[in-house]
Amino acid sequence: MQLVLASGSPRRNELLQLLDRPFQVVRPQVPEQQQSGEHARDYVLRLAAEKAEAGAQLSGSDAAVIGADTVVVCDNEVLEKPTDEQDFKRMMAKLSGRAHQALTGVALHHNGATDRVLVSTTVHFKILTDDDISAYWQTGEPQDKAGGYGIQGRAGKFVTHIEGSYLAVVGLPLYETEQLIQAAERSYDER
Ligand SMILES: Cc1cn([C@H]2C[C@H](O)[C@@H](COP(=O)(O)OP(=O)(O)OP(=O)(O)O)O2)c(=O)[nH]c1=O
Repeated sequence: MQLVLASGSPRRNELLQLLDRPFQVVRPQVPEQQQSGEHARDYVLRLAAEKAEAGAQLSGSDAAVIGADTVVVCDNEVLEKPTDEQDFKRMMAKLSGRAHQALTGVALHHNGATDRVLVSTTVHFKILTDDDISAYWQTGEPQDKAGGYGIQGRAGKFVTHIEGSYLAVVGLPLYETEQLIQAAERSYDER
């Protein structure tokens, strides 16, 4: 079974390499816009599936195509990538000293269908000072990350503990991704 990663995320590329399966990469552009009344869980699963399906169109083969999406949710508000420093500071003020959820949806499009899995991880932040927040923006890490932080980078020192999957917070949970791939392999074998 040929495998394609539909993602421009360097984290997802590095993580998928750890499954030791060859894969190609395509970078579909899928608009990320939550619909009114759409639950955060439905939203990340929809985006993951849209990325996988757009990736399948780009790759033009009958390969199995992986798409994923990560958002941070706090007080029912979905936090995506910060649009600017002010937006980032608002996000950090919200996340400071409490818990939030990092949701990652993973989708695998194969044989004309799209399988999906959602992984929710609770992330606890220490109380952030104004200096923490200003210094973190200057590192350049927050700009391309959901919720404005990367647990794998300098925001690691903000995280007191997590409940769930560290790799899902970073962008691609490997256990669940491997399960999706193995199920797809079985369905190709049965054809
Ligand atoms: C919360 C968190 C997110 N992130 C990243 C993972 C994703 O790359 C990004 C969330 O944005 P996404 O829209 O999920 O992904 P992306 O635009 O980077 O890549 P693509 O859609 O092409 O697959 O935030 C971290 O790297 N560390 C973290 O701790």
